[in-house]
Amino acid sequence: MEEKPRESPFKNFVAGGVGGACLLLAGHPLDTIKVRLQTQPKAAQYVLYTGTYDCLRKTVSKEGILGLYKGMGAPLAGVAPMMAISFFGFGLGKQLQQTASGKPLMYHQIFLSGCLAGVFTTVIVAPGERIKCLLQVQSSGGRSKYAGPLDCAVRLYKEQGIRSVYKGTVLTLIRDVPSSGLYFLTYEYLKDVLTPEGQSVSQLSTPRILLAGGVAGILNWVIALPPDVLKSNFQTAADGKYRGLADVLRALLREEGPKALYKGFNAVFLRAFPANAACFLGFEVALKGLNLLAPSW
Ligand SMILES: CC(=O)O[C@H](CC(=O)[O-])C[N+](C)(C)C
Repeated sequence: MEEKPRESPFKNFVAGGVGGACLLLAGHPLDTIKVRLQTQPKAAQYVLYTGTYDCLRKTVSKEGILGLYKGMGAPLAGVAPMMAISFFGFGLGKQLQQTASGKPLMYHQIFLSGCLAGVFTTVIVAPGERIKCLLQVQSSGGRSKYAGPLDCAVRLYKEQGIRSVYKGTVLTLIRDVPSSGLYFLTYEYLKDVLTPEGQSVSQLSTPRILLAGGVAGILNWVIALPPDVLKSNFQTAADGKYRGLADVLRALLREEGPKALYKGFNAVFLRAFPANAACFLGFEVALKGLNLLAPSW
């Protein structure tokens, strides 16, 4: 393996924020399609959208491309900082394990750095997911309990304190620590493998960066989806319904069988490749720019 430049968690933070914005730009249209399909009226005689392609075609022809980007403001405020923190944690993990300057890290050290990123992001992801999931499930049925994200956060805090806001933190850690480890490990490993003999990883072409990032996104979700299903059920359940994670798992398996752990598969995997390919490309381009502007930082 070739010598790597010094890690800068700060540059990673800024470039990660850019990556997060790219992730959303590429992933939000598929999220819009997913939500429209999930929430279309269930009346038997008339089906508004017959599937993913039909929904995409009808949305673009009626509302233009911008129709696919509706409601992107709120996720942008959450996803860009989340990815900034994720790349910061990853950079910090690598810096902490770097013994000699320029010496490349072993793959298990890269995995551990990714795991650290998952610990860092949980601080904002756990409450963010609790609020997002509560708002998402309320929109599908009857009168709305919460007026919006802020109202939801304030009411959870007033009614039951900070513990309620952070309900689901352990499941968020179980979802994001190993999946972030695998995410960054896959990306770095594929970058190494895809770098032609005699060239540097930093010269990797755009299509190869997109491929490495897209595959990293897919593998991340292969292990993140089962705990994600448990987390969403736990975070949206009435208080006292489940005694803990094992209880949610038992109930889901009993009621729906093992396939319940891969609910939302199509939408998640359709989004994972393009969104994460764009994320890593945005990150790499921003990092190159920062290295040109401030090489010694
Ligand atoms: C589970 C999740 O949020 O995955 C992120 C990528 C995506 O598709 O949103 C990556 N990461 C876990 C590193 C934040």
